[in-house]
Amino acid sequence: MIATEEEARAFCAGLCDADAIARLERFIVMLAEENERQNLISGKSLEFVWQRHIADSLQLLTHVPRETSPWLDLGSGAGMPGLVLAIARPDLEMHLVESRKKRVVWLQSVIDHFGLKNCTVHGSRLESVETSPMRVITARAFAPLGKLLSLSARFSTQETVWLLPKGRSAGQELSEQPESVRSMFHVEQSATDPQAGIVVGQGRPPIR
Ligand SMILES: C[S@@+](CC[C@H](N)C(=O)[O-])C[C@H]1O[C@@H](n2cnc3c(N)ncnc32)[C@H](O)[C@@H]1O
Repeated sequence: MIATEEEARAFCAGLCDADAIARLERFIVMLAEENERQNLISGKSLEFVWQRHIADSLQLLTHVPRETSPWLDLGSGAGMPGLVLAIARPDLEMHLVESRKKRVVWLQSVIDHFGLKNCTVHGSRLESVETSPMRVITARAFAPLGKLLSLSARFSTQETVWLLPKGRSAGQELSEQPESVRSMFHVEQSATDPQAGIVVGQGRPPIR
C-alpha cells in the first residue's frame, strides 16, 4: 500500500519513463495554478497530489496488458485518471469526456501544452458522444455504478475492460446491481487507499 508522497512518486516512476515523470511534475504545477482559478480538486488533496491523484490514476495501468488501447475516461474533470494516463503514456489513445466548459478548456490547454497527439477531449455530455468501441473504460467519481454502466455500455464490446475507481463505496455499489451485472465484475483493492476499491470487469454489461 502506498502510504507517502515519496512512495507514490516511486510507484509512478515504475510505470512510466523519466520524461513522463518530468511532464507529470509540470502538470502538478499547472494543476495547482488552475485550482486558484476554478475548483478542480480539493486544496487539501494538493498536499498529497502524487498519492491521491497521480498514483491513483496510474495504478489503472497495472490492470491491463501494456498495449491495451483505446481508453475512454468518463467525466474527466481536472484530468483524473484520463489526462494523467495520457501524459504518462503517449502511446495510448485516450478519449476524455467532460461536459463543463471551463474544465474542457483546462483539459485542452494541458493537451496543447504537452502536444499530446494521443489525447482527445469530447467537450459535451457523454450522452451525445458518438458511439465507438473502446478497449478500456474508466471513470472516477463520475456517477453511481448503475447509471455509469447504462450511460456507457454502448462503448463496450466483449473485449472491453472496465476500471472504475469507486473509493469506499465500491463493494456496496456492486452489491446493489442485478446478478447479471454483478457476475461480470469484482472489486480490487486500491493501491493508494486501504479503504478504497476499484470495480473491475470485462465485457458488455447486459443493460437495456
Ligand atoms: C466529481 S467530478 C470527477 C472528476 C475526475 N474524474 C476526478 O476524479 O477528479 C465529475 C465530472 O464529471 C462531469 N460529468 C458529469 N456528468 C457528465 C456527463 N453526463 N457527461 C460528461 N461529463 C459529465 C462533471 O462535469 C465533472 O467534471
